[in-house]
Amino acid sequence: MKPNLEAIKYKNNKLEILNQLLLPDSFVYEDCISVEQGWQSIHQMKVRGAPAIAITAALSLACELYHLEDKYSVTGLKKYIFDKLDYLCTSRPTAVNLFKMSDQMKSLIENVVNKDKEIDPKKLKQIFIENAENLLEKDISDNKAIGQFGSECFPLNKKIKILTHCNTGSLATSGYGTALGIIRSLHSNNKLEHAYATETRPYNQGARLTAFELVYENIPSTLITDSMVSFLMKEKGIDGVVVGADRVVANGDTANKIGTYQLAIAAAYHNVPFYVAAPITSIDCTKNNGSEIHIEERPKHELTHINGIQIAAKGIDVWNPSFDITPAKLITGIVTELGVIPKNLDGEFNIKEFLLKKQK
Ligand SMILES: CSC[C@H]1O[C@H](OP(=O)(O)O)[C@H](O)[C@@H]1O
Repeated sequence: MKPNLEAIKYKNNKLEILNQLLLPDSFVYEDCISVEQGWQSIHQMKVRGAPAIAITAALSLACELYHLEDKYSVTGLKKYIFDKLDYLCTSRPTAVNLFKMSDQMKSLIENVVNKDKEIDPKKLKQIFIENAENLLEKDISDNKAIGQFGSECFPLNKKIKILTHCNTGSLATSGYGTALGIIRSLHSNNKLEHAYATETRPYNQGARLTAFELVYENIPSTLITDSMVSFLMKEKGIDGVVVGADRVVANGDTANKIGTYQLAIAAAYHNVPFYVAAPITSIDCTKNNGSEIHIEERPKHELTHINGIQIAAKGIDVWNPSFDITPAKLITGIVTELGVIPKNLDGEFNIKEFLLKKQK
């Protein structure tokens, strides 16, 4: 039995991350036992993917706290934790999971300290560590639920040809994946005819990471260029598109890897259902629509070079937004671990209402 593909390995207060910049050629894990190592791994995209970013950040701080000398008062330790969380939140701006994790951990610490004025600092550290550790298993169980709900979005009486973008699998989460989790579930439910993955320029998450996962698990699949999407839909009869999300906002507008918007337009033109797969940790109801989402722009060399080899003319200017915004009107449904968020009779998502109902 092949070992599970793990972007994040954590055991006995030691975090290791798979350096995804070296995939698919090399499979190298690196220690990530300090906040600085966590920040650098996220910022350099050694580890990436909305859920994996949040979990790496939390566990890097958990490791640092475990090794931190016991000289802090409760007040001092609380400030230490808050300052480190704030620093980790500067590593990448678009995926909301990181910021929600930080807010939830701050609230946890605040509530514990307010409830028990005499708490031992060692106990406070342990509470943070345990909650950070819980994120790993919760993410995997969320992804398996997303996979099942997503698989049920498609007709029972036929095998499905599905298209996905970027990487949303075990290499973007703590395991199984979100959109790629749906493909895994279709495959294990014997409902998948074929998966198509876009290469996802310029970071090539599709070619380097999703293709790696699909081949690793012998899932019938084909790699295409980003520019082939419309012709694929016309020629191959795609039954659905499933993509991940970095931030789904209150009206359903979704920030995801650059190129997602284009896929949604092509899907709308070809009447292909277009699903976003995202855990609740990727939903941000503090923002009303996609125009409020900060889109990360990344370095020029990511477009002009591949593996250090220049592929674009020197001196050319570059625009490199890492994400784009897909408007809710182009999205058929949002698949979460609590179920599929549907559109109402006006063709709109009411995410706050869905969450209120499901999280009662
Ligand atoms: C479940 S991963 C969600 C999301 O994150 C990826 O972005 P990046 O590789 O830049 O971290 C991509 O947008 C995925 O869809």
